[in-house]
Amino acid sequence: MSKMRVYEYAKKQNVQSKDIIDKLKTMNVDVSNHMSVIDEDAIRRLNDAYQPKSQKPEEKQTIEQKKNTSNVNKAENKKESKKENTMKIKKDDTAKKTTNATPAKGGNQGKANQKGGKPGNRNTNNAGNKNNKNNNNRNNNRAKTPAAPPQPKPAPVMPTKITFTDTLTVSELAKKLTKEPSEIIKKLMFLGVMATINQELDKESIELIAGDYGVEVEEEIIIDETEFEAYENADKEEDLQTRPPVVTIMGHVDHGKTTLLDSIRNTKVTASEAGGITQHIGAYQIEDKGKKITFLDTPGHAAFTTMRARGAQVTDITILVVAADDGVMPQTVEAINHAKAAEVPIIVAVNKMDKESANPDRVMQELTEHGLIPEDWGGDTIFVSVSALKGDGIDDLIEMIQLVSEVEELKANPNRAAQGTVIEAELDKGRGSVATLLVQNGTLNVGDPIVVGNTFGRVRAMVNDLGRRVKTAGPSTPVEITGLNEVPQAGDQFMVFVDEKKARQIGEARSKKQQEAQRKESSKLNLEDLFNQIKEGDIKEINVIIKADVQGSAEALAGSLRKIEVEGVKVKILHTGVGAITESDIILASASNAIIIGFNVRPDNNAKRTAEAEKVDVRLHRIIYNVIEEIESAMKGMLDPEFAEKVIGQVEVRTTFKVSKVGTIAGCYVTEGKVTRDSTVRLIRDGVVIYEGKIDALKRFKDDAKEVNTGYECGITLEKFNDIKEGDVIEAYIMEEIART
Ligand SMILES: Nc1nc2c(ncn2[C@@H]2O[C@H](COP(=O)(O)OP(=O)(O)OP(=O)(O)O)[C@@H](O)[C@H]2O)c(=O)[nH]1
Repeated sequence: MSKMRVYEYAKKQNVQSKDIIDKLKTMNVDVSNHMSVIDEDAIRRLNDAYQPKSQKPEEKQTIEQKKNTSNVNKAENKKESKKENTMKIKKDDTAKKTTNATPAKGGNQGKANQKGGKPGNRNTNNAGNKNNKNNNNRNNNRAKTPAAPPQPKPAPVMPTKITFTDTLTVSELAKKLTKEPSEIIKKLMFLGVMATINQELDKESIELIAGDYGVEVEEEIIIDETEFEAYENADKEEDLQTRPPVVTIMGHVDHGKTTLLDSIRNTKVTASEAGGITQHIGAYQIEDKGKKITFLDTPGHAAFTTMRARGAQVTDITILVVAADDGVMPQTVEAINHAKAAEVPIIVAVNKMDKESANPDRVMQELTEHGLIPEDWGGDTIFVSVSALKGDGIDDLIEMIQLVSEVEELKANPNRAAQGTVIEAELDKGRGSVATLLVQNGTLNVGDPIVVGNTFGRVRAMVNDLGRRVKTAGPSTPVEITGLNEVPQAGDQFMVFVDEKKARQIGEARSKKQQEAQRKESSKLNLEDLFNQIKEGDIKEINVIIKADVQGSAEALAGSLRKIEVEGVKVKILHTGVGAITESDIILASASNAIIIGFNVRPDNNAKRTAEAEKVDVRLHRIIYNVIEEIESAMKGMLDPEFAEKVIGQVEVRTTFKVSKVGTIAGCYVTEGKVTRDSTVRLIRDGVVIYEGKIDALKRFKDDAKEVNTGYECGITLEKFNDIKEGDVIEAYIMEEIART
């Protein structure tokens, strides 16, 4: 017996975590929530408490004493049925007991149980049965009466409540109601439902039938453990502590996002921290008057779009940077829309105030048109004038962030297992999978077994944004971790589990689930889709990742692609690199809907597999011109026609002749379709393709034939291939142009 978390123990005992927490409290064991760890001693005590009642002598007596009250069995039944429900939530119990039926049935039930131990007693209450059996034995011994004559089967006991998940068949419902299926079918008929014994009934029918017998119905929803949302997440108010805000900076190109981030960091990284090697981990923390702020420095849009698309909400506050000399631009509007959709408060930083051409009034005016009205003008949006370049106004901005953060009352419980989101992830040659995590609740520790998206492992090492090794990371802290079996994706959720085995189980289950979902979806971008989307006006940008043999050609290619001019469509180079196409390239491409171009390089095996699974389009080229042409065609929506293979017939090799100068002639019989002189063929032996190529000669008797149909014999020779054997199968196919949809 080893340590366990509350929810795990609750699962084991088929009860709610809350019950366990309550029980532990009566034992003076201090636990805060379902993730709390309970030690061996507490587990032992809980085990005692949950032992079947019949094993406890003192309780035996109580039951004996209570035997005469008919209510006891009802109570026991209730308790047991409560036990049955683990990870199940009561959804509805609309079918209520009818007042006249229930007490009578309840009374019967009581009586049946008092008699106890009789054959045919269908009470499912185990503890009750054991007691009954014991009582029965005792009675038999005491009375020493000869065996009673066989008694008529007692009427089965109708339960007061039944449970179901999703649906029940007629026979399952009948069994639960201790009725014959034919009776249920009859009742259904009266309700206008013609059902067979194996027919699945909907919730309404189940409730109607059960209600008619005065039986309550409860629908159970089985929670999928692999869904992180399924884990109870209610922290008690008293466990919550204020946490730092997580801030994202967004704005139009060149309005100064990067400069502002740098400026904030430079002014606020304290001297004591300055020694640390600043590391790019996609996020960093500053401290101002003892209060921390976390900044995400992944491109603002990625933080919102990729992460939000995956259901992750990490940002608490958005800083909207607008250059005072340029005003509201398309990406400014986009940023506002993202922040609004995510219901994240916006602070406007009017930047480049040092410039002569700065016109903050114009910025304010333009922003009011998008619903951002400055406080001075009677609105509720905070505007701060800054010069990211000179460092002016940075303190004001930080103060405003702290203010908004206070208003938002951002809280988390640091004393629980960590949960959060992946900010960035990559495959590092030396360290393996490296992921930057943002802890959103709880505290992450080195050594914690963890599931991150569909990957799992144990936190091997943690590094903070200053490049320092840390052992723990509390709420709102970004850390880079190693120790995962694979590379997760930005926006993936992570969760710490009690042991590595569990983490592995959940991680593998999640991975399997995702693969299945992907198989169904198979809608990742490829050039053909792109063509269609461009045609429909959906896509304005082609994301491209370039891998080349040398840096020079990668750059040349990137430069050439950027220069392609097609109205309304832009090439965006997400990443260029040297060397083979790796799994992390594929993951990046998959996360950002990009196409990978390999120039004089190939994907390694892992990359090939992942590309297939992730449906990433990898284009391999050796001539720059071809790459440009291909991308340009895609942009113009003028891709070459697409061809698909169409099998036209199958031929069986019945004999072979060797003829000098000609080679092996196969004496064949067309078993399906036809074979034509110009078809391409595949020679298949024992299910394995031995040869693929062209027909050299197709003959009927001594004459050349254009085509030979099913049921006819023919002679075939293959181009540059003589190893044809009796029993081989020749499959003939043609390449057919398929229409684009
Ligand atoms: N005069 C002046 N120039 C600034 C200020 N802030 C940024 N710049 C300049 O504006 C240009 C763009 O700044 P960045 O910080 O790269 O802008 P960005 O929004 O991060 O741009 P992208 O990453 O391309 O979206 C740079 O040349 C900066 O030096 C400022 O406060 N005043």
